[in-house]
Amino acid sequence: MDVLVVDHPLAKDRLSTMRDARTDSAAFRAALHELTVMLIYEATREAPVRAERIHTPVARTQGYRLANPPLLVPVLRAGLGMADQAHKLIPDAQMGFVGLARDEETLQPTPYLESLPESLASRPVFVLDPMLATGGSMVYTIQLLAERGATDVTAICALAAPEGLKRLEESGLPVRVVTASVDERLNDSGFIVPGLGDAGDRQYGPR
Ligand SMILES: O=P(O)(O)OC[C@H]1O[C@H](OP(=O)(O)OP(=O)(O)O)[C@H](O)[C@@H]1O
Ligand SMILES: O=c1cc[nH]c(=O)[nH]1
Ligand SMILES: [Mg+2]
Repeated sequence: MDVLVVDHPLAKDRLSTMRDARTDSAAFRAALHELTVMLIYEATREAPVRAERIHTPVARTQGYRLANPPLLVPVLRAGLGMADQAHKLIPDAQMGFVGLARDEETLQPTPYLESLPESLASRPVFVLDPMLATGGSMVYTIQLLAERGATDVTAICALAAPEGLKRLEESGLPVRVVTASVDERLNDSGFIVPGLGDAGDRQYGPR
């Protein structure tokens, strides 16, 4: 499985703001917005483009547009904090939604929302979720996408745990990962260490 770690100094800076327990909700959301821009920028580096003729004020030249904009799929709640920024960078993208809440005891994802196009064959998909911990939520989401024919999925995460990456790889699902960090491990409660805490709670308050 292809894992791209975006370890640019500016990505490290925003991630450090998110990790810091003193960062309040507004500053956390702002840092996630800015980090999302960097992650999407790197995730689209190899994206195919189509050429079009354009006129500058001075001359005719070749312009380029994304040939096949991805479907953006934020995983609620925490992934909502990435959706607007991703959409600003790729304004032609369509958006689907998945809502999952991880059970604190079993660590299993409980689905509560699914709003996705019927067919995803030959469409790239970007799943937006800041946290890849056990990988249960991401595997669940990509299974939904694969059932609709998706074969080209990118998981865009602020943080990933080695356990989640392993689970994703072992799932055999068609996915690559773009993340700002692969952290050390999960703790006994399934939280990423050192991590940043609960990404949903830190943006929106406790559930
Ligand atoms: O890899 P996993 O072990 O499945 O954990 C990761 C999931 O946990 C968080 O969501 P959470 O269930 O806390 O919901 P929230 O975004 O509403 O807070 C996070 O945003 C992921 O979706
Ligand atoms: O560390 C973690 C693990 C899962 N979900 C979070 O929001 N944080
Ligand atoms: Mg949460």
